[in-house]
Amino acid sequence: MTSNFPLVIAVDGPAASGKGTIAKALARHYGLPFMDTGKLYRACGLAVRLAGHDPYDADAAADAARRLDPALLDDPDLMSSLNSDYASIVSSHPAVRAALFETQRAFAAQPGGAVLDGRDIGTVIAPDAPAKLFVTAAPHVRAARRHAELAGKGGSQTLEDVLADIHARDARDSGRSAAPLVQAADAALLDTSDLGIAAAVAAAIDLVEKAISARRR
Ligand SMILES: Nc1ncnc2c1ncn2[C@@H]1O[C@H](COP(=O)(O)OP(=O)(O)OP(=O)(O)O)[C@@H](O)[C@H]1O
Ligand SMILES: Nc1ccn([C@@H]2O[C@H](COP(=O)(O)O)[C@@H](O)[C@H]2O)c(=O)n1
Repeated sequence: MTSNFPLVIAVDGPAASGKGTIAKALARHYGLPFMDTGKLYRACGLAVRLAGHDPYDADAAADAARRLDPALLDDPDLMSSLNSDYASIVSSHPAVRAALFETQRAFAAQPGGAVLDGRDIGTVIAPDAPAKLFVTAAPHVRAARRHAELAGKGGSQTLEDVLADIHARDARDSGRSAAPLVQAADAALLDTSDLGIAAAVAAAIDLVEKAISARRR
């Protein structure tokens, strides 16, 4: 179904829940631009690491966020476990979030709409988005998927290590005071624990269609 309003789709959820896979598929399906907002925080974490700063140093992290080098968004180390940790630590600083806010907000405000995935899209970046999904899956399922992904890229982390990383990141993302990971009151919950990618994407399209219909009424 096409919408007669800008179709902004907010996709949030915990680490490795499959929200990026779903958000990209939604962007393809609806012909919309897509932003993986986690990459901004990952690039900030990487900049802090490369400069040898402590990720808990809010001033250094905010400075890195304000001068973010776009080349870092394509760095091969962006998605490593170590960098995931840095990203989740720097993202807890309110000044870092403030520095990255406008880029995300402007992307969401494009005339034809957009799809963004992250932790606070439906709550902070695009609170008026007509379609919001909160994608989740059981921690052991998320860990198994991420472990397979990392192993496919030559990684040597054990499944237990990946699960511990995911638990640590979830706790930090949900427990911080600045824009914590939380399901927006008007977001549809999509648990993909028992769904393969094709089924999860089909379920997501179904939920977006329902949201479009509801907005038209
Ligand atoms: N429904 C699914 N069934 C099986 N594998 C899946 C499913 N959804 C995603 N995956 C796989 O799980 C891994 C994590 O998915 P994805 O990168 O989309 O998660 P994410 O929530 O965006 O992660 P992150 O928070 O780290 O950015 C990928 O390897 C992806 O191919
Ligand atoms: N909107 C967002 C997106 C991400 N984060 C933080 O960045 C980390 C990495 O994000 P991924 O989506 O690539 O996993 C994540 O753990 C969050 O700490 C965020 O705070 N807000």
